[in-house]
Amino acid sequence: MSRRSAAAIPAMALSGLRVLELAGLAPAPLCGMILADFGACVVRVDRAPRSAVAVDVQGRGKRSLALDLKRPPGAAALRRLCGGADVLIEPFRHGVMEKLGLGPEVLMHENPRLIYARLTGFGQTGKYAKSAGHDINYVALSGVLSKLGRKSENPYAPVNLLADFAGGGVLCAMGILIALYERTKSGKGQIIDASMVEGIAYISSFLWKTQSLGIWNRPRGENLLDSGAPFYETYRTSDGKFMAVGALEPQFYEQLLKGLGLDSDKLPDQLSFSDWPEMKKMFASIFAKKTQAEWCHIFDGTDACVTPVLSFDDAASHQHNKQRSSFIKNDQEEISPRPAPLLSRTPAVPSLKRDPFIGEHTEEILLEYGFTKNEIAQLYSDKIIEFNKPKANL
Ligand SMILES: C[C@H](CCC[C@@H](C)[C@H]1CC[C@H]2[C@@H]3[C@H](O)C[C@@H]4C[C@H](O)CC[C@]4(C)[C@H]3C[C@H](O)[C@]12C)C(=O)SCCNC(=O)CCNC(=O)[C@H](O)C(C)(C)COP(=O)(O)OP(=O)(O)OC[C@H]1O[C@@H](n2cnc3c(N)ncnc32)[C@H](O)[C@@H]1OP(=O)(O)O
Repeated sequence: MSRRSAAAIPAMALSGLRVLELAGLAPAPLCGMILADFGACVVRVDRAPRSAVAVDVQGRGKRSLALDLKRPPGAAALRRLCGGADVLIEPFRHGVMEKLGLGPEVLMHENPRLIYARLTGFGQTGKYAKSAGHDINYVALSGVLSKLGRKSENPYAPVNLLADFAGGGVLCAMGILIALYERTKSGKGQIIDASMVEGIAYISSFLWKTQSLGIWNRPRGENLLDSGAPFYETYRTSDGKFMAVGALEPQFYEQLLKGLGLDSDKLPDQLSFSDWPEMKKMFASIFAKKTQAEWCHIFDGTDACVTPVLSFDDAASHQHNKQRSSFIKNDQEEISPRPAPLLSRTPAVPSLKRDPFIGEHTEEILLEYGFTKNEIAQLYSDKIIEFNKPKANL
């Protein structure tokens, strides 16, 4: 039986959903993994001939079909696959699919119920639609990058979390689910133009909509939530670790001061901007006197909004996260976050198997989508598809 056939895990919310994900870098793989975690039958269409480097590290719960789309029988095979699929996720810059003869007008003509999700940096139209780019470029163009960074330093992109994943993979998955819901009423698919620039801009609606509230009037890195405030900051502890402080509201700020052994009557007002730099120095010198564990002992169980900054290892073994089973281990002993959010009746049941090898499931997928053994043999001898069976561990 396939690792994620509809019959295998009937309870999951997306079981029975057939998704084709054309292999891409980071955002589309997350999108596909989310759908797979919640039960969809996700096929990753990898390149044939196989490239030496596998780029998808988010292959959990997927199967892999290696197919050469550049040659007409390969493109024709994808057209057939799309005829039996609910969702196609494509991660190429605008024009690539059209050049392959696999644009939405072709595929949706053949399958009008298809949700055709196009996950790109700059979207399908506009001056940059055909330009290369990466997360940092998309965050920059959304306006958000200009807000990120410490005082007097250059803007700073927090890894590739914002555009690739929050504004890209996650929002694209949301678009797919919205389109699927709409399809239950109209019976029709639609094209999703998921631009990461717009995705991250949308995610940052709070930033846009709070511009007039006066909390962003100061330069980057000197405001309430961008590391300007002493009570919304990280501090180094005596053992070289860090604590995170998010004591915004006065009643929580009061508890922070109590934990630090400070008397609010002897301190400037919490919102006295001009005193923030000095307050930060004071907090920093106090935090530097104890270890992270000692600070946890003081603040755990209070409402001071003070938590340890955990390494990945420490996060996975932290008592709170363990109590909620927030991290899982696969059969390769690799630890990763459990799918979120938790659904009460039909939670995600993530696969605990290793990620698929490129081309590992080529034959079984083609059979499942209605190709005959003879057709598969022909595609194989023409080098349109590839097989990659894992070697038995003798
Ligand atoms: C910051 C991030 C990027 C993070 C990348 C990391 C995830 C990985 C980078 C390094 C990796 C590690 C490293 O390799 C070492 C290890 C290797 C090991 O195997 C695994 C572990 C590693 C540690 C490994 C781990 C990770 O993989 C890395 C750390 C981003 O910002 S990603 C977001 C990028 N932007 C987008 O996705 C937006 C939309 N896409 C684009 O704009 C373009 O695709 C892009 C990204 C600019 C690339 O442009 P490119 O010219 O290369 O492609 P396209 O124009 O889109 O065209 C695609 C062409 O490919 C042909 N094609 C596609 N499928 C097939 C097929 N099945 N058969 C045949 N041909 C195919 C298609 O026809 C196009 O051909 P043409 O160019 O001729 O039209």
